[in-house]
Amino acid sequence: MSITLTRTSQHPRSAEILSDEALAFIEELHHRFAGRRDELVAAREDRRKEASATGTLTFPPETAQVRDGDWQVAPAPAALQDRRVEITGPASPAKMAINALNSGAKVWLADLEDASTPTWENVLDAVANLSDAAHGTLAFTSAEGKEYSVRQDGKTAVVVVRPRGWHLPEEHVLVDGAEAVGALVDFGLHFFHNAAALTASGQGPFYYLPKMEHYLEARLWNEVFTFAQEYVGIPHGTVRATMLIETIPAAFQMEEFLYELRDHASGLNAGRWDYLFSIVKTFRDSTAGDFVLPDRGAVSMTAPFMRAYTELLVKSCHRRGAFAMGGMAAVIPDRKHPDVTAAAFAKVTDDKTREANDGFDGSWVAHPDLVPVCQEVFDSVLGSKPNQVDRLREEVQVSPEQLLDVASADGGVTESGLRMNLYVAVAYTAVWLSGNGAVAIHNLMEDAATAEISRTQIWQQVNQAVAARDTGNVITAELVQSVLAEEVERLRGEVNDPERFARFYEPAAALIGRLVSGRAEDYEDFLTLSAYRLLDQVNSLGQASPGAHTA
Ligand SMILES: CC(=O)SCCNC(=O)CCNC(=O)[C@H](O)C(C)(C)COP(=O)(O)OP(=O)(O)OC[C@H]1O[C@@H](n2cnc3c(N)ncnc32)[C@H](O)[C@@H]1OP(=O)(O)O
Ligand SMILES: O=CC(=O)O
Ligand SMILES: [Mg+2]
Repeated sequence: MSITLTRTSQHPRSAEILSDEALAFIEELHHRFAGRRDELVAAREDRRKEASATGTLTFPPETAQVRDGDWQVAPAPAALQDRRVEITGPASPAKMAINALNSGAKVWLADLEDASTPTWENVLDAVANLSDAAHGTLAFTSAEGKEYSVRQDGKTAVVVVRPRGWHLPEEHVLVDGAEAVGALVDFGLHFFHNAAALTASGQGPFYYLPKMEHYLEARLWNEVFTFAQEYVGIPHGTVRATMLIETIPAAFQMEEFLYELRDHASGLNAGRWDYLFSIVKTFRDSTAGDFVLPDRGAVSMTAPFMRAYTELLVKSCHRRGAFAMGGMAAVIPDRKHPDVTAAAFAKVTDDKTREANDGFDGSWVAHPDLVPVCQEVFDSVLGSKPNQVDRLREEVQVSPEQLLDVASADGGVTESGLRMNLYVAVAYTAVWLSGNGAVAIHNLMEDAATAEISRTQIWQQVNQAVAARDTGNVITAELVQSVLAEEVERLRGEVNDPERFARFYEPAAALIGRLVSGRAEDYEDFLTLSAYRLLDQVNSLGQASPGAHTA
């Protein structure tokens, strides 16, 4: 075998998860698909440069026949007919997995992506928990002695697993000496151990596919699924995938994505946070138009360019018999503060009401207490129907100009927004380094996607020499470094734990300080690519108890 592991895992289930048979499957996936994945990821930057230089993107001319053609995706299996509420969250620790399964949501997006730090231990623990869930053996006892078990009334959420995006490596697995592809490791381990059991149980190997930028990347996933099904001997079309439309190039290829995966597709999701990140990233250095995004907190889903995106998504899905899934309102409840919870419920109700009225078939929530809020809204619009795929929205017409009209967003850039971005980027990155990929900061859910917006906005503001509305100051690299130093001192006081601060916050601050310089050579395509290389180093003393951020 030419597959090797670079580190011995302490996980009690590692021998079973990383069995010779499972590793042989990962190796086979790598040999067949890693080379193409490398080419597709490498091709992104040339396209980005062209979009930035021209200030535009177009619906691809070469796929006009796909858009004009008469085709539908395969009908959704029974387990995915009603997706009105989907809870998202990491599959590790087991407690969260059980809480998600028991939450009352129809679907649980089990996340190895935006909400998860891919330490090797987290990856293995997520696969172990998902395997236990698939085989009906998942249980957990907390350090305080609280026992968790999966409800047995037939109302557990259907599991849809989100592997890492195509860009991330898995450095703990080498094939022929090269790092494995994170997405293929996550998918491969989950699929190998569970596809047959899930299929037999009436669910299935269901996936969410993140961060794709081109329909050829969707084609590659289709090839992976086709091969994987043959390998374990389950029928073609058993896998179902919901693709996130969360990059700006993907918004111009929604039907193409569905077409590529038409035997396996069950829908598209409007991943709003990565979508905003992708817009800023793609046009960060553009001088061919106004692409400076207002403060992150000022951009809402009612901004015309965001409405163009969601309206087009509903129309594209329903035309092809696919589900249109709404995104994440980042406000979260706080069980200790009823006022915070009431405000979160009101905002989530507004957000889900707009989505349900626009024709979405269901939507996401980040916290179990928000499940009934989303459910009530969709119940009131769907009535006795499981979905509203029959709402075709034929009246919707969306142009490239509307999708790219970033200047249509109200609000502007402020120095207080800059300060907030720096604080969040450092705090989130520190918590991520400690092994926790989603965290509440100031009553907002922060994850990899929201942190990416924060740090990329700063880079753009420096690069474009934006003047802050509140102070009139031009945002320069020097100003950013001085505000960063202040925010780092604030965090030091709040964390109030010198060892923890030195271990996680200082490397996080150094990384963010470099990534926001506004210089081309310091821009990194994904924050998590650089942060990933720090993970083993900061956790060399053993994985810390993954932190919350306590401000
Ligand atoms: C941009 C995107 O991609 S969005 C999708 C990716 N992001 C996510 O999935 C984020 C999911 N949400 C979360 O991780 C969490 O809700 C957080 C980090 C935001 C807040 O978590 P906490 O601070 O632990 O919230 P809180 O203390 O209120 O939790 C109360 C209980 O609900 C559980 N809980 C909270 N959120 C979730 C969740 N998403 N899934 C399962 N259980 C959850 C907690 O584990 C806790 O359980 P316990 O009472 O048994 O101890
Ligand atoms: O993955 C979802 C997003 O909003 O990003
Ligand atoms: Mg995302």
